Amino acid sequence: MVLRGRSETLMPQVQHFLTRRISARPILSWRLLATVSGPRPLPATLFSRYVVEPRKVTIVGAPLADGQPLLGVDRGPTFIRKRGLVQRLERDAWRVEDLGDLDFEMRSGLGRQEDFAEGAAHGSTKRAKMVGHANRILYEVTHEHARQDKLVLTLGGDHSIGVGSVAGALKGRPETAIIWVDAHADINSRNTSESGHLHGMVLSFLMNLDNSRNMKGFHWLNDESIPVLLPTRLVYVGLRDLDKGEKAFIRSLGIKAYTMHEVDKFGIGKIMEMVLDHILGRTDRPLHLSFDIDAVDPLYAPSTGTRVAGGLSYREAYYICEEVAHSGCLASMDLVEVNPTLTMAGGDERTVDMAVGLISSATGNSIL
Ligand SMILES: NC(=[NH2+])NCCC[C@H](N)C(=O)O
Ligand SMILES: [Mn+2]
Ligand SMILES: [Mn+2]
Repeated sequence: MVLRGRSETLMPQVQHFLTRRISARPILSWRLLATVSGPRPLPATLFSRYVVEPRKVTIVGAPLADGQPLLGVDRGPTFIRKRGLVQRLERDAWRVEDLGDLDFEMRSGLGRQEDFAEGAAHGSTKRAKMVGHANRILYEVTHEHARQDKLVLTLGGDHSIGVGSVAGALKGRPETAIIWVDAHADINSRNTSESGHLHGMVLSFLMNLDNSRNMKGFHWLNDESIPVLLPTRLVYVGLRDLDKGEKAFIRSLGIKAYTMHEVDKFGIGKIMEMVLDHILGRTDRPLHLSFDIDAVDPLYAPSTGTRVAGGLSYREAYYICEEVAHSGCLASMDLVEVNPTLTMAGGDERTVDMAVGLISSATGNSIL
């Protein structure tokens, strides 16, 4: 972990060497090969080089709703399983180890109703103790399974569970880079958040912006063995609803962000080329895909708490996952913000099916 921080300042060749040694990947890189010999061939069954054979996927349910005000998102994992996630993964030759839902019990007496009833006091955060506690549990589980070279799949829950899942990924595989697919940037700090909802603040914890790691509930993040996420290791896709303070963070930190404007301008094919080039370049590193279902246009995924019009089309959403699979670098993934109880004209099934389909594509189920 110490090496990781330092390697940023070393010559690229040295950095590359260190990277290879730390993560012990095969010498021959498909990405490198592709730059010499054109596009890489696509195998019938795609797999990730960060998952040791026999390829195992660990599913962790993170039934947390406390990062935002609407109940129901905590039932996301149950609905996603019911629509056949495990069977789909097994069909695609994964050995599935489903840990079930984590028990975040600490609810009694915490008065969630009252906490959310009050107006959004600027500078205050809602339910930080509960969200911090749940994320610590999730972090420990995801780290343990990442360390064992398994694909780690976390089912939300609201997006605040990204604190634990990404912290676990970064500790287990310190070179990890993050693709954050979302209508929102989720990078508010306690100073910039206008809502106080923690699902809008995930990246500020991971990057320790405004000293977020010292917030109540999140002290466990102050552990040297959990790498602080570097701005260069994050790329956004699908953004279209940002708060003022979030724009300032993204600009000042120089975070690569492909908003819906760029998706329109370049097309999703070119966007994904740029995304993978930016975070992988000529090296390989473990990828964590954090997919907020609200990135998808509400036409296709209406059952989610913070809908924003003008999102990814059905195919654009799938294409992102297919390209992540083709990179051969997926090591962990979140699928979050599926709230099947927000029923609207058959919305439940469409949204949940989309979640299952996107996971299936990202984990290598190819069309042909
Ligand atoms: N994961 C999400 N759906 N986040 C929505 C965040 C909305 C808004 N930016 C906030 O901070 O409250
Ligand atoms: Mn989000
Ligand atoms: Mn969102």
